[in-house]
Amino acid sequence: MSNVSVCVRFRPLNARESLQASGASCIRQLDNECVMFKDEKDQEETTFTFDRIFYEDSFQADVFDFVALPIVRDAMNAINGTVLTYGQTGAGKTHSMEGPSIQTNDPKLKGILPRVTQIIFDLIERADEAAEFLIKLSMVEIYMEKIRDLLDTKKDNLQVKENKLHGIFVAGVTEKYVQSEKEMLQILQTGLANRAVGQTLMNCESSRSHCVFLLTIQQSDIEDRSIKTGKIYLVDLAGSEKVEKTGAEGKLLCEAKTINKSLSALGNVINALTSDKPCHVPYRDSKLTRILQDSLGGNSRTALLCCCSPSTLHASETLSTLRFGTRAKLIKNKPRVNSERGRHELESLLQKSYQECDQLRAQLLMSSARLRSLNQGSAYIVLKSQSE
Ligand SMILES: Nc1ncnc2c1ncn2[C@@H]1O[C@H](COP(=O)(O)OP(=O)(O)OP(=O)(O)O)[C@@H](O)[C@H]1O
Repeated sequence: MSNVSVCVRFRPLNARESLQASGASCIRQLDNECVMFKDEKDQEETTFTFDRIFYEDSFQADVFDFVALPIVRDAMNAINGTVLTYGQTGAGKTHSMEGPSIQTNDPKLKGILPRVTQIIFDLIERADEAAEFLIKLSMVEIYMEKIRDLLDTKKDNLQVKENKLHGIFVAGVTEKYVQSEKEMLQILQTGLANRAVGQTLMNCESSRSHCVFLLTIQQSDIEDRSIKTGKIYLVDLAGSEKVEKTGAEGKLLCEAKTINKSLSALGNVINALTSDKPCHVPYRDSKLTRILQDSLGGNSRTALLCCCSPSTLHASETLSTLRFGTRAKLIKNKPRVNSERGRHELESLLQKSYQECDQLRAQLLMSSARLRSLNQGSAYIVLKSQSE
């Protein structure tokens, strides 16, 4: 499997698009991997190719299976992964990531996040008897270049730090230990209610921030005492938009400019990673790229879901989203090339030693959580074998 998969999802036309543009489409479906794009003013169509293209009639379950399921399976085997939804405001990022709501009663409409939650606990149920799990959840949003803790809104300017033991991390972020799917969904709902949304011409509940969910899955084998840890970042990006189309002014305009700046920082990082020549990778240009530094390219798995409107009304935004996805596609299987590569190789040797320390620390943590769970009926640990 390659390290980066790039998929595109076209949502159905909305009422405004059906009315104003008489339902005219800027795309022509070829197959599951190729789509033709044509703006009204273009003479010729352009072909775009991706790992998978989901058209207007696609199902949430199929999007999850292709985009996120391999990443969850890998995370259970200690390979970190990231799923990002990218696209203009109102293109279907939140619909794909969460569904109409995180706790929707319609199982068909469940988005990636509730499905990830479900599959993690299903996999735990089916795991080997000797396996014990510790599941941790953190949620932050990056709003106006400030990191806010969605699980404790008093923490509204968290800092990204780096050390040899943990790599890149958000210092002081709330980490909730979760023991069931139901509990996880409740926490997610509470956190999401704290997210900054605003009303734009394009979407009456537009996300004005990048929302980053971090799930940590720690698995210990009670027989051989080995521990493995996998992390999954799920990122619902704020809308990439042409400022004039959203009707933004004042504070909204300022928000839109900040969002565009950080999305272009993400684009620049992707460009640098795909460059043939050694070059500096500008991770530090935005909080978003800084947080994701360890999970773009490298050994981790990344899935980018580019969400688009098929309407001619939004042809230029759709084109820029398709181009963004095409740039990201070039990272595939490509070794990370940058001016700091030599240093990285040396550091990775050092990192191995630190990881051994981390394992010991994790074993200690797991033992103490298990003890607490047994003594006090604490909700800290998911015991695989409930009969214990
Ligand atoms: N695949 C889809 N099928 C049906 N409806 C969809 C689909 N994708 C999006 N929608 C609908 O389109 C509207 C906008 O979608 P959504 O809120 O997901 O956009 P967004 O990209 O997250 O926007 P923003 O960046 O402003 O948050 C919502 O009403 C949503 O239900």
